[in-house]
Amino acid sequence: MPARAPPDRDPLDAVLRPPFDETPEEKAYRLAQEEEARLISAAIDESIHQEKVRRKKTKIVRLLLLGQSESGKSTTLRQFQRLYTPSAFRAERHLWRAVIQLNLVRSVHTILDALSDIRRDDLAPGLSYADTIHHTSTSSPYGTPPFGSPRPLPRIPVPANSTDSEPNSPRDRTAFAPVRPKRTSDPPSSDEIQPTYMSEPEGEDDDPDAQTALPPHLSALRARLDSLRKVEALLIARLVPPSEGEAIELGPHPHVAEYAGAYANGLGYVNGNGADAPQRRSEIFVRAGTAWKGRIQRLRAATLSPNSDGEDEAQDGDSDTDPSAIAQQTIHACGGALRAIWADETVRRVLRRRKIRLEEWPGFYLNDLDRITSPKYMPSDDDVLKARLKTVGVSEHRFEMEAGTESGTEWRIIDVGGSRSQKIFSAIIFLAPISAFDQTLAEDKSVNRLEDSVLLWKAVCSNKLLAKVDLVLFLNKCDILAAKLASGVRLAKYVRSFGNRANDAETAEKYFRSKFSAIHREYSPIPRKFYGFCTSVTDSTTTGGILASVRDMVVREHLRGARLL
Ligand SMILES: Nc1nc2c(ncn2[C@@H]2O[C@H](COP(=O)(O)OP(=O)(O)OP(=O)(O)O)[C@@H](O)[C@H]2O)c(=O)[nH]1
Ligand SMILES: [Mg+2]
Repeated sequence: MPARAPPDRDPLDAVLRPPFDETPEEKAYRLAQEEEARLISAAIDESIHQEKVRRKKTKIVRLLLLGQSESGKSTTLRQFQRLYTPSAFRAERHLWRAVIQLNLVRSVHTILDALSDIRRDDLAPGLSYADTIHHTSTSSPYGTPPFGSPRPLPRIPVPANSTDSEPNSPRDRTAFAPVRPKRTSDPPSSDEIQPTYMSEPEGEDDDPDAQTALPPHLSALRARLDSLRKVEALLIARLVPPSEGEAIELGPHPHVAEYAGAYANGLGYVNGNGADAPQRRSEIFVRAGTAWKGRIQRLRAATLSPNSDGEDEAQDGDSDTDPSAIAQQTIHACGGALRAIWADETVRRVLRRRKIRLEEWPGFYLNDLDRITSPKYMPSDDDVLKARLKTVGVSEHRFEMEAGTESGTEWRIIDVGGSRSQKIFSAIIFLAPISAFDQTLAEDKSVNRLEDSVLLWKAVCSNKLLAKVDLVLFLNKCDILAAKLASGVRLAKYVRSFGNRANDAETAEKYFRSKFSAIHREYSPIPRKFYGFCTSVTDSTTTGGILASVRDMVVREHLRGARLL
């Protein structure tokens, strides 16, 4: 088709031309309108321009959190949120209540499970806390032998030439390898304390390991607390629906995995097992990201009373249908029984004898029962930081720094659940939970957790793709390390190269710091600064200062070179 000739006049001209019979007033009005439109258009252009400038100026800092499972990555992320986006952190507190309820209920079920297989000797006055530590082949709940009969413990790598001397070079793989803890089958050494069994009344079975009936007061408490099994089922079923493919998969619970393996798959109580049946405890995990929060938010919003604007974070949803509100009612009703069972001497003895040190497990709230069982309970900041919810996958969290010289800087913090990344970042925070020197990995019982951290640290330090990335090391869970050493656990027993140094937290932290620093120095492809901190990331007072230092350091480096942009 031939192209048309262009029109000989502007087709818009007729439309835009002022009317021929325009009065002076109309003209003045039209000009004023045009001027106003021009000003609006100029303002829009200016704001687009400003936005472009701002975007150009916006600095993006990418920070990767790395470390083995349970090292504290998600907790560090929560600390960042608490410090730099406090209002968003606050607004989400109620979302964490369901997680805390699950954590609490899970601790209670661990106790009930332990009571389901009570032995005669459990009822006798027995060992002290430190005694049990010296007896155990690993004081970790990860290495808990099955109830009653000691089982051979998993193999833990033994250094080929472990000595008490200082390592010559961190390249020596054995130099910093924790030693295999003593097996239950090993003969006791003379400095170990033997348990003294009470003599049994004549004529009775004198096997202290024989199963026996639960004392009546504990039977009553157990019956009273049985309703918490329904709470757990309810929270899991409502908060992590399988149909959505999120947050539903239940892996083995690391702290009870040793004895859980023997039991049927799935949550036993859902299938109607009696209270006496040992339960398989699984650990709940969420896919990285915030989808699970959205789901709780929706569930709660759907049950809030019509008069509510839904903004009140402390307000419960409908107490008949909001799962977390129902859970809170039940937990409140069980408050007395919860306090009684946790304070009970026999229960404590049973836990000690099973080497179940609940206080050291993540998501431990039994020492806060007064608060947590109150009907109007809302989590505090510390409660949120202590909550345990395993992450699977990778998620990126964005923050815009609210104040300070780097206000406007966008931070993207990547939380990786147990995997590694090759991407280039401004900085990496690597978390090594140094309290775990006597524990093994949940996913591989033959690997000592400290050794796993050391190997991962070596891999990160030596990775060429990450050569220009600043590495920040958090030697984490120092509070648990201090408690463990103070309770009598000897570090040198697990890390032979620690030798006869003083068995206190300060010396241990210094020792670990120097070892990790030596690896950093030795393995970095090109020299770079070492930033190492001893942390307890659940502790807001100390972590605030440390994160501020990290932030300053990252921003300084960020401003220093375009390579970090
Ligand atoms: N006492 C103490 N507890 C800590 C510390 N750091 C983390 N925790 C707790 O340990 C548990 C595990 O921490 P998370 O942050 O979930 O661990 P993670 O590295 O994200 O683990 P994955 O998601 O499995 O990869 C949580 O219950 C935390 O509250 C610490 O320094 N001291
Ligand atoms: Mg996590």
